[in-house]
Amino acid sequence: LATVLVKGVGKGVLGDEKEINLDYRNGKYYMIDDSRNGVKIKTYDASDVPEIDFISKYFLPGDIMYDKDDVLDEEIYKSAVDAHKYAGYVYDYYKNNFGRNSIDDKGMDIISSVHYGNNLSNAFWNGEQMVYGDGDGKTSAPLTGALDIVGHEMTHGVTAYEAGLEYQGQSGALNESFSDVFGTLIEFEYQPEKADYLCGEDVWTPNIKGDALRDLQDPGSDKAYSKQPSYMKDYVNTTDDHGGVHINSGIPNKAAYLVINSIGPKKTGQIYYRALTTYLTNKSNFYDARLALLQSAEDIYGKDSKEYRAVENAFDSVGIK
Ligand SMILES: CCC(=O)Oc1c(C)cccc1C(=O)O
Ligand SMILES: [Ca+2]
Ligand SMILES: [Zn+2]
Repeated sequence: LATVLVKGVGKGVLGDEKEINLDYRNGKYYMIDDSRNGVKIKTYDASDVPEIDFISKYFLPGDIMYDKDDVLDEEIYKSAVDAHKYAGYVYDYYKNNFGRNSIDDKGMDIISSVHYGNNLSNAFWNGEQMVYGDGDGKTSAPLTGALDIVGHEMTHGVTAYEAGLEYQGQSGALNESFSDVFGTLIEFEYQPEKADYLCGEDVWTPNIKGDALRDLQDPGSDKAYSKQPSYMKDYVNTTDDHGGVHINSGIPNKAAYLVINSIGPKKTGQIYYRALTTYLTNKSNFYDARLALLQSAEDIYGKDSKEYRAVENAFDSVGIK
């Protein structure tokens, strides 16, 4: 059955209304959007799926999210509305800026599941789709309410199809950093009025203003839930968290902040996307990232350009040289 796209209205996690595409079929409005040259954005409800307790996971994707009418403003839809809408923004960002057709550049469906687990302040790419917890209302609100988090998760998918960047040690910290960087660049593109260098600020600790999961401008700042090093000399050798991938990402994150602050989000995106898709590989370390980003800046803007020097100065500043 062809999808019959109708326009609906949804209310997001922060109570904001937004237009959403729905597929109206046999008296139900399904959250499906194939308005992007056939790429289907599909959002599922993982709340009522059985737990496969021996691997402490839950069956995914769950049930396709639908409502009996075309106004999705009830509480249970808020996280789905944002997962859906923001996945569309992330698709558009990669298509408009780099001509990339979805996560795999081959037009794959974009699948998100919300209400995963029990009040999890967690989000992840599971190798095939994006998965979001509801948060517990204290540590976080439902995580899809932050566009930079949706951008972060979907970029894990892009990285998996491109550089690969093994999820441990320095390559893993780069994997994390590229997700934070593109999450932030996407926020600058689609939410310029409130864009910043914080990650997850829109949903992190709803009762505390101004804090976030991470801070690219000052990775060690008090605003950041996870205090991170900014300099290579402070690299943390640990076996936790796949070798500290969410800790040591502060170092390339700080470098990225310096680049964005110097040449702006659009040019930074071009350099970082070329590095991710042309030069980085699954075992690249921080120094390889310096070389990949310098080569990308040279390819696009030339060696004697302010863009090249911005990358060089940034990586010098954080001690990756
Ligand atoms: C900015 C998004 C983010 O970091 O999501 C995660 C959370 C909230 C917990 C654990 C892992 C991740 C991740 O995607 O790396
Ligand atoms: Ca942000
Ligand atoms: Zn991540």
